[in-house]
Amino acid sequence: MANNNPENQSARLPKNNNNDNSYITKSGSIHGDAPTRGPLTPLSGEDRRKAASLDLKINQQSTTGLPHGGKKFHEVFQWKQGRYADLPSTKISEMMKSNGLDNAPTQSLLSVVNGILDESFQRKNGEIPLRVACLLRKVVQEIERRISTQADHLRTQNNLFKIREEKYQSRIRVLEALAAADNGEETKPVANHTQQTQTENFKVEEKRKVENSKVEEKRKVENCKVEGKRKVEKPKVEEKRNVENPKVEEKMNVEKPKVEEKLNVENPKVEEKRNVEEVREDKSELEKETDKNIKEIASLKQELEMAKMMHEERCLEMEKENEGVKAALQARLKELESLLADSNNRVKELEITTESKCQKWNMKVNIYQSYMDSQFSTMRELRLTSDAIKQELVKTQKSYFEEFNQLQKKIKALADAAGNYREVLAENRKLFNELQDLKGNIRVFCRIRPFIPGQSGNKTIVDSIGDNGQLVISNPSKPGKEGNKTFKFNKVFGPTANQADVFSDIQPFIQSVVDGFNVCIFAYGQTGSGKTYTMTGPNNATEEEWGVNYRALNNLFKISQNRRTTIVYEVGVQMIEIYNDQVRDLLAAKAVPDASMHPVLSTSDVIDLIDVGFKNRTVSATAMNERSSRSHSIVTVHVRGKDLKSGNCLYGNLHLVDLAGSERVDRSEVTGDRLKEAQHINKSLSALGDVIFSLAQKGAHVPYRNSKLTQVLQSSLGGQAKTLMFVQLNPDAVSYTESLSTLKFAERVSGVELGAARSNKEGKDVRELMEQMASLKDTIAKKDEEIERLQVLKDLKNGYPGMDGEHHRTGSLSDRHSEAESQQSTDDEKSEISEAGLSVGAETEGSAEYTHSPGKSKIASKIRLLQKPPSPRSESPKGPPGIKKSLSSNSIKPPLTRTTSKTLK
Ligand SMILES: Nc1ncnc2c1ncn2[C@@H]1O[C@H](COP(=O)(O)OP(=O)(O)OP(=O)(O)O)[C@@H](O)[C@H]1O
Repeated sequence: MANNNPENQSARLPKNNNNDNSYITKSGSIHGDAPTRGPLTPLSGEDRRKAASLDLKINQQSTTGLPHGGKKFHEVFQWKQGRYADLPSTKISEMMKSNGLDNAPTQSLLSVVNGILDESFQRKNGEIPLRVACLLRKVVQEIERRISTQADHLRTQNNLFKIREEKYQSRIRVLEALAAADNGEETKPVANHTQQTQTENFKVEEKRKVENSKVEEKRKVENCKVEGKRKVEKPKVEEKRNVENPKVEEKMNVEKPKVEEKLNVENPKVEEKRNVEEVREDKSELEKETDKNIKEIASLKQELEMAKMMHEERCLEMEKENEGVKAALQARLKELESLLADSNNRVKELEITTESKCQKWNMKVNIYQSYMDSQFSTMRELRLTSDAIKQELVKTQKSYFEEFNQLQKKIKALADAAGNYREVLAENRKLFNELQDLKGNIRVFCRIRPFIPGQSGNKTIVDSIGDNGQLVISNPSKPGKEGNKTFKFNKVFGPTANQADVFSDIQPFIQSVVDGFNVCIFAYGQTGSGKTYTMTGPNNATEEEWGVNYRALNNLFKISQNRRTTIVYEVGVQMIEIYNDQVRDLLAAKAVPDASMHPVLSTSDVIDLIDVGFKNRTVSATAMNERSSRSHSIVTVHVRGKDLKSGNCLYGNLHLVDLAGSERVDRSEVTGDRLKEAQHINKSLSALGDVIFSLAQKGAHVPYRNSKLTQVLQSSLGGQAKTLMFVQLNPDAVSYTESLSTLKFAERVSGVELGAARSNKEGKDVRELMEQMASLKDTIAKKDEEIERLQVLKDLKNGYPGMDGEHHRTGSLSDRHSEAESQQSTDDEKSEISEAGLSVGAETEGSAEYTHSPGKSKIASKIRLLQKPPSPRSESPKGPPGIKKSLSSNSIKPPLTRTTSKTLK
């Protein structure tokens, strides 16, 4: 059937229903290459309108399209059947544009629809590419168009048939009426025939209706089957329809002229009968044909209905899918919108940041630019300066060479001067020690300790302390100036003086040790007066509280360090105690003179050693001082210095002596072992006094051997040594008697002049000489003793009976005790006599008792007569006369002794 019928062209307009799933680009063209995976943009109303107009254009084109479109369609779709998704969009759009669908057989179109749907089902995901969907819609529209065209055509045919039928009926009625009018009998059979025909017609009509309803039912029942068989049957039906439709039409077209011809040929009047029969036959035939056509139309309608239903179902499915896709796309769109918003924000932030960076950068650029400018200008200046400097340098070089030459000359002169430096140093040392000598080789410092917590009373005996070493003490039992006594020492340290103050005055002695002199520093005083505090410091002393021991060694190391370029020093330490006249090495279990020597390199070494020594020291409690030391402790430091240039050696030693308490035995309330300890202490202190006063008398014999203490200190007590005594005072009024006794002894010592000290510079030779001297001294001492004995015997013969030689051995310390005891008397004479008597008592091993006899007094008087004039330093007008007398007791020197003494000097 021709499709270029203008009537049918209007039917070609696309039905733009709402389920249209077409997708279109903004440019308006159908997007054949729409992505198959990604989401598609649903068409808006505007887009749909554009698509419709496009379809219209396509359809319009198709009406004037290519005559070979059918062939082309067949080529494309038959060949690609089953792979619609893979069809290139160009081909599809070409097909649609080129009017290919118009000429394609309906069966092919249906198979394309089925193929696309099958492929969609097979792919499971249900997605149909846009271009294929467009094609599908196009094909379906084509099918719809054809069906509707056919339906219209059939309706037209039917109407034509009905019109003809009515026409024939009216003719039949006319013929029947004519026949009835002419021959009543003849018309009867015609009328009967007509009635019969009408009855039959009615029956046929009813039968048709029944059959129609049956067919309808059957259709409903078989709908499901049809659905399954659709794929197979539909093409057949379509084919059949396509085959039959032309036949029917052909038949109708063929028969129509025949009928018309028959009708035209028959003569209404002559051939009416014949015509009636023919008409009857034609009518029945036509009726049959009509029934048949109606049936066909019905079946076609059914098929159309089915196809519509399927199409609608498919449209619904696609609509659902579309909604799903739409929802997903909307979600995606929202997501993308939020991403876009984020991106926009970020872009804004970045823009802001970039802008601020740009500004900063510009600022930096400006700064750098200005900096560069300034640098360039500075560089220019520098260049100018550099040139100036170069010129200056040349000038300076010249002057430098001149100065250098002069300097060389000066250096030469300095080198010559440096050669004399050592000599100058030696001279300095010599001058220093000469100064010390001028100050006196035995010096006495008095230190008054403060009241300590827990001490009862707090009534002090100290009246005043003068700057010049003057100390005034007051007698608590004699208030007022009458009871005051004045003493003069090299220095008096009051209770507020600290350890550093005290050491500052000792330091020169330490320097003497390093210069090769022997030095002895000892602390003397009653128990608890602060001897250990001064020599060592309190328990667990801090550096500030360090006593003389630590400070002396610390200073010694400092001096040796300062001199390391010229003299190398070695330092060794010994530590002993003398307890009950027994010597004990506190650092090792060996006896003197082989007390262990411990080399030390630093103050910390010394601290460690002294700590060990103190742990070993014998300490026992007494009523006077709970921490009373009942032994003498002696730290001896040996220093050997080697002059790096001359190779000569210097030897010096330092004795640091913390003497045991000097309290009176009767006051310390001790008995038994403690009494024995006290007696030993008193004896050794007496021996020390004897040695000092013997030295003061410059006697040939110095009784070093009378105690272990003096033996040990021998090298540091004598003409070659420097001696410093700390007189420690307890300011408590309770200890007045002890303090007075101590002060008197100290003042006497202070008055002793030992003569110039001598350095041990000569090394080994000096030691040997010293040893020789010691033996000579011993020999002289023995001779002295003999002379004394002879003298005494001579005196006895001259009228002083009752005195034996033993009693002539006097001890200064005994004097001290006698002095202390004589405080009860104000009579100086009496005191002197008693002192002389006590010295005898002192010899009787600790007995404090003595018998006053006129014989002893006479001896004392004789001794006084023999006393040599006191040295200026010992002349203390305010000092007690007992001191002078005591000294006089040791001043009896035979001419040999004096000579020897001078010789030794
Ligand atoms: N200058 C001082 N400043 C403060 N406290 C002191 C001073 N001198 C001594 N002391 C204190 O007085 C007490 C007695 O001192 P220390 O033990 O030194 O006396 P000592 O004469 O050595 O006694 P002993 O003969 O029994 O050994 C100690 O507690 C000591 O710390």
